[in-house]
Amino acid sequence: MNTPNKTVIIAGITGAMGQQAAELIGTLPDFTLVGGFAPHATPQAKPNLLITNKIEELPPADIWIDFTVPSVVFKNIRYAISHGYHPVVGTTGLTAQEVLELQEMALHDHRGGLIAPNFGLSAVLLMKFAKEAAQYFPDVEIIEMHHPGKKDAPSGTAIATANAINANRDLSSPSNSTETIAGVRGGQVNGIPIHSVRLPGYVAHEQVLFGAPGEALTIRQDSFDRKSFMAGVKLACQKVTTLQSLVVGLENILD
Ligand SMILES: NC(=O)C1=CN([C@@H]2O[C@H](COP(=O)(O)OP(=O)(O)OC[C@H]3O[C@@H](n4cnc5c(N)ncnc54)[C@H](OP(=O)(O)O)[C@@H]3O)[C@@H](O)[C@H]2O)C=CC1
Ligand SMILES: O=C(O)C1=N[C@H](C(=O)O)C[C@H](O)C1
Repeated sequence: MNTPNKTVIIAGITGAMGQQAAELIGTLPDFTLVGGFAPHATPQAKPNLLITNKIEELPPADIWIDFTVPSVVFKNIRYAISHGYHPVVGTTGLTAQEVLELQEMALHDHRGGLIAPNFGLSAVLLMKFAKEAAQYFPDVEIIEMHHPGKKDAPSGTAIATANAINANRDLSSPSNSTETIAGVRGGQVNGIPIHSVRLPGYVAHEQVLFGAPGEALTIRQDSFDRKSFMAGVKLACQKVTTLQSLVVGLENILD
């Protein structure tokens, strides 16, 4: 059976992830890249592909892939839903309230979509295992390590990990040590300290450290290359037009 061809646009097409996503779509026989947007893109008009720096010039398409910046992602996804695109959102930085608003809008407009804080399988599994471990190890801290060009801290994955852990743990016994240097104990999400490292040579990595009397458990994942996110982006593109709502988390569309 032939799968009908799906058209795709990419917001953030000039970026590190946008370029990987464009390369991916080019390799998929059932998908065609018809447009790309970025504010500093050099406009290009080919017979079936329009690259533009003006969002309103983007052609209609089935799927809107978003790898832009935290400050615009909410506005972009509102635009995508209201213009008939199914959003596949990798950009981090949406607040919980913004996610709810987008979900309501998607339901109202009968437009399925996916928001994935991390498209990498190693990160999705880390979050699953960390959630399970939290039941037995309520005391936990997260260290996330990224390339220095990352615009947001903490990472979307670290926030999602902390939320998943917190939903599955009983009372923790946090340390009450005094900070003699401000910030040295990290920032907190739901009482879970998160430490954000930004260093050259790193791509995207996370460690979850659980401690209990006399023992510790460490779960770690590493994305050494942005190609690690592409299997997840491909799966999202394959499924997004069949989704009935704006789903959060790649784990919710994995078979
Ligand atoms: N969910 C996941 O698995 C992953 C998510 N990410 C997230 O994806 C996002 C992009 O990451 P990455 O590709 O590394 O970042 P880059 O900085 O490499 O790319 C950012 C892109 O956003 C564009 N952009 C900048 N400002 C605007 C704006 N005002 N409106 C629209 N587009 C804009 C840039 O365009 P221009 O060049 O014209 O400035 C560029 O194309 C980040 O939020 C990151 O956290 C990253 C990796 C994996
Ligand atoms: O900016 C990145 O690079 C990444 N961003 C996402 C995040 O904030 O969690 C996913 C991954 O960590 C790479």
